[in-house]
Amino acid sequence: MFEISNLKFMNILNIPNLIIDRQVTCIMGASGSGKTTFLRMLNRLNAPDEGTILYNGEDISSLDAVKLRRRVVMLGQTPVIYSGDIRDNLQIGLELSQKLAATEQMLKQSLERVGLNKPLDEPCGKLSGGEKQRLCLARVLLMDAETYLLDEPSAALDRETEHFVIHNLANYVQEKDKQLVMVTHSQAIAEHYRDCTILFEAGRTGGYQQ
Ligand SMILES: Nc1ncnc2c1ncn2[C@@H]1O[C@H](COP(=O)(O)OP(=O)(O)OP(=O)(O)O)[C@@H](O)[C@H]1O
Repeated sequence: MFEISNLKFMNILNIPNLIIDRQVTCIMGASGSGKTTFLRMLNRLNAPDEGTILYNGEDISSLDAVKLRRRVVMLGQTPVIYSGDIRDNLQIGLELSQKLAATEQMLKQSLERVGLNKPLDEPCGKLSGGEKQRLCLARVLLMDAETYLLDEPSAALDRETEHFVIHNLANYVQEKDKQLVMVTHSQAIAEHYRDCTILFEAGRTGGYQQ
């Protein structure tokens, strides 16, 4: 859960009060309304000029940023693919955060969650944009974080794949008692999660839509 008070950043964000306490939260709003800037603040990739952000009751500015980013993992808009095959690309997230390597079963399960039906030894060079995006999603799911911050996780996916991936993600966080905060432009997702949607307008928001 995030509790935001008096948050200001340049002339981009001005949020007097906001609580993000649903297990799945969608952030929507026009391009340039500050969604990504805000999401990056939730795990200290951006720092506000003023205001506080509490994460499960603790002021994030007083937490170790690296440790916080292991608990609150962010996946940006542009998929980052490393050299090697799918297995290497899945394991590297764990390696970089000094966590134990995943078993073959865990790797396969992470691909199933994002609907990526590819062998682990397939090189990544020829994957499509949507496949790369899902590979990156599978990589962050393996991190077993408490909270996932996803910036447009279905931007490169067709409608049917989007439905499969987003609902699988939502089920996963619900089953494991985690939290998911995702920025999306998808009308289909917004419609489905209408009660869990926060709308940004020019850096301001009134919280969850009623
Ligand atoms: N560090 C920064 N310094 C100055 N301007 C910034 C900074 N970060 C973001 N901006 C500007 O703030 C505005 C909001 O950007 P942001 O990426 O948060 O919007 P967004 O709502 O996520 O947009 P989109 O839906 O297109 O991804 C943009 O005009 C952007 O250029």
